[in-house]
Amino acid sequence: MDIKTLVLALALGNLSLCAALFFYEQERRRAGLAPASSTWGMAKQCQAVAWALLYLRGTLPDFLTIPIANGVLFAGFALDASALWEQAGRRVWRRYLLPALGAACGVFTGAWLLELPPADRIAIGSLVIGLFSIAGAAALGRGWSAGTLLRRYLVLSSLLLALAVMARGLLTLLMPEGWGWVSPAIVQGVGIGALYLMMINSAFAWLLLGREQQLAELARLEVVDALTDVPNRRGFYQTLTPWIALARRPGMPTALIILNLDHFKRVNDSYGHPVGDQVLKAMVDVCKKQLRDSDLMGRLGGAEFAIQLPRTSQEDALMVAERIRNAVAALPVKAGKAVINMTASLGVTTIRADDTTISLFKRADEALQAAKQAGRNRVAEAQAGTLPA
Ligand SMILES: Nc1nc2c(ncn2[C@@H]2O[C@H](COP(=O)(O)OP(=O)(O)OP(=O)(O)O)[C@@H](O)[C@H]2O)c(=O)[nH]1
Repeated sequence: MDIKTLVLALALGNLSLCAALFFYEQERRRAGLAPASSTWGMAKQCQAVAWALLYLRGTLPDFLTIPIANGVLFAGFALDASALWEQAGRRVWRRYLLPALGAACGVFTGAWLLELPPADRIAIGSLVIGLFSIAGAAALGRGWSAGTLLRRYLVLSSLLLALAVMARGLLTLLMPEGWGWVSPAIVQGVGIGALYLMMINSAFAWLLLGREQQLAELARLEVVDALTDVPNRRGFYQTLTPWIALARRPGMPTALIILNLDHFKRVNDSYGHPVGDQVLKAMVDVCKKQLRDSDLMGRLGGAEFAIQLPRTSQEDALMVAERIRNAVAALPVKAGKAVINMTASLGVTTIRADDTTISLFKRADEALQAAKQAGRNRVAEAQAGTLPA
């Protein structure tokens, strides 16, 4: 394939990615979801326009097909790197990549205005694209040790392609006549071929990493409550299991508190479900402030929460429960214009040697019901039974 055809393939390839992204975003909008990645979309648009301009070299005026086309191409690669940094949760690109893009465009345009030989411009362009790609690979490589094989492959292949592009620029500058059988045409072909593979790599990275993120989020939501961001019933049971096993050993008491907000239904009925949600979130924050780092709060469902307190006796757990009850009653929740006073009822017990999850929660729940029946806004402890062996 000659170079001109490869450049056309790059323009059409990026255009096709833009079209695919457009239809994907339409579907998301129709489903009421936020846009997936506008930065990545802008990167592909810039690259499609830039390659189209480069393809039209000789047909359009030089200022369009040399400084403008390359500037837009650099922007495309800077935005590619930015999208990866955004995906990594760091929006530093504004601080580093945009000034770098400005400098790159300035140097390239300067070289064109000074009428430096094309080899100098190729070297500058290749270095700029290579460095932006390395910046993107650095974002992908964050958390390498915990990263998936897919992520590691993408890091290594991106680095390799970036090096190939940069090598092309340097060889064009330093060995314009080629070296042995490595003719200038081969060097150029390898450089443009690497750019083509970069386009494919970037599309797969976006697609597969997005899917990987979605799967990780689904796995997280199996054990975490989406509203309050604390473990849900399943997640809470999972973390409690080792403590049930440990409670069979002497001197290792673990306490369990079950908390239920009083008359929470009235909040929903009077102020609406969204305000009810806000109250639930605020309550979790209030309770967490009363806990140690080793304690864990989970949401069992509705307005019912559980708290595990490792290495805590029943007496100490009763004190903690009382502290939580006070804190909930003392802090009205502000939701919009409403100020809502809440109270909570709490049941307290400790894990016993012969406990299963069912017997433990049954006992804690009986204590909670006793607190509700005694008038709410109070703490009740489970009836004494067998002590840990
Ligand atoms: N806003 C909101 N409400 C929820 C959610 N999940 C469950 N609920 C509501 O929480 C309420 C739970 O009420 P209950 O705990 O059964 O009873 P209560 O009104 O709090 O009264 P007592 O427990 O008897 O003091 C129900 O009205 C549910 O519809 C949620 O995620 N958000």
